[in-house]
Amino acid sequence: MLKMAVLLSGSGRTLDNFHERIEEGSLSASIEVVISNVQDALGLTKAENYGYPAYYGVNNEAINQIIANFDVDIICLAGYLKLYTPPARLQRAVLNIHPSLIPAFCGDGFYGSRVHRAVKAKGCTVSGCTVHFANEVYDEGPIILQKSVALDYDDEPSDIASRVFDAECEAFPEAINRVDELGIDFFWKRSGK
Ligand SMILES: Nc1nc2c(c(=O)[nH]1)N[C@@H](CN(C=O)c1ccc(C(=O)N[C@@H](CCC(=O)O)C(=O)O)cc1)CN2
Ligand SMILES: NCC(=O)N[C@@H]1O[C@H](COP(=O)([O-])[O-])[C@@H](O)[C@H]1O
Repeated sequence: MLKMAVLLSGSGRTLDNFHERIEEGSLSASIEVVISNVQDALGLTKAENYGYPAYYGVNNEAINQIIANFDVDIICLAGYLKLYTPPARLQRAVLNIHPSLIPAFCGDGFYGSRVHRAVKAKGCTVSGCTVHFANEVYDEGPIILQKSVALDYDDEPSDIASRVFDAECEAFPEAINRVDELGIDFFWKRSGK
């Protein structure tokens, strides 16, 4: 079982999913601390209501000072919207979920609804999500798991977002379980790093 720090910037729907999957026994992990770079993030309120230690960290340094007080194996970026630099001991232990099939529609400026608007504008008939390890730039670390979703011609960006988030709710817990089973190094080695 992996001990997790969860970082978020927004509504905490991904945190909700983690909590539900842990409670039902399908996610082999524990949430040790929840931290946001947004002081009034709804996700922090949700974390407090669930009973998790919940903190606001104004910047990367503050976030890592908080993490230093907790025994965690991995850090999960759950709708965290800034470039993150982890403490050295966790440099290869940061997981992120992106709402597209990397390498499409990712990188600087691609987050949230911006991703789904770009997918719609391109006329894609398939989208999906990617769970990957984070390196020092956005969306380029070793891929852990991807899930694709079929799109209808009349899907609006909000419909795409809904379909993709349903896939995310399966993908992120499954990816964490795979990391628990196979180990962090398995994924960095298969990516050649
Ligand atoms: N070291 C890493 N940090 C983060 C990664 C990563 O892969 N490596 N992923 C992001 C999450 N993300 C995509 O999955 C992502 C989030 C935000 C942005 C972005 O362009 N952000 C804007 C600021 C947005 C805001 O403050 O509202 C920006 O940097 O100008 C791109 C991709 C999390 N961190
Ligand atoms: N590029 C990063 C990105 O767009 N992340 C997206 O933020 C949402 C989670 O927010 P929430 O859990 O706070 O609702 C998720 O859809 C995730 O893909």
